[in-house]
Amino acid sequence: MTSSANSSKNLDSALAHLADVVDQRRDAFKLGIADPKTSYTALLFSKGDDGILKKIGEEATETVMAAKDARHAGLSAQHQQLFVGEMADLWFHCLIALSQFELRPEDIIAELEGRLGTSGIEEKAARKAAGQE
Ligand SMILES: N=c1c2ncn([C@@H]3O[C@H](COP(=O)(O)OP(=O)(O)OP(=O)(O)O)[C@@H](O)[C@H]3O)c2ncn1[C@@H]1O[C@H](COP(=O)(O)O)[C@@H](O)[C@H]1O
Repeated sequence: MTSSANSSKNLDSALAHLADVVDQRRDAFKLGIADPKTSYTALLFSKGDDGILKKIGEEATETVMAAKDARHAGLSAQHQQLFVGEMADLWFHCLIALSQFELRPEDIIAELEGRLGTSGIEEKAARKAAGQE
């Protein structure tokens, strides 16, 4: 498995590339060019908001179960790989949802970058103080 020391070089570009593919499929589906019988991405877009959002719930649950299994298996390589596979499915379906709502992974990255250096504890306390929670 990758460690944080040698990781994130291709993270942004890989997500951006996959998002491009997904957006192209979305647009092609709308134009009647991408066929839900041969494109899983087009099939998801054919299901609309509810079908796409339901899939995120399913994939999130499968990811949680895979993580629990990996822990019980002592983080064996086989179970770690299954966990990675489920998390990949979840990320992929999140990219579909972003595309459906005309957003991009870059929007999420920018949001996370904006949060860098702000403790979640501090942020939550500030929200409470402002009466937002
Ligand atoms: N990265 C992915 C990707 N990850 C996961 N999946 C699909 O997501 C599905 C995961 O859902 P499940 O585990 O629930 O499997 P399932 O049993 O088939 O689904 P259900 O019957 O439960 O709905 C599987 O069918 C996977 O093949 C993906 N399908 C496509 N991509 C990318 O999208 C591109 C375009 O794909 P197409 O639109 O199919 O050409 C591909 O080239 C890939 O790069």
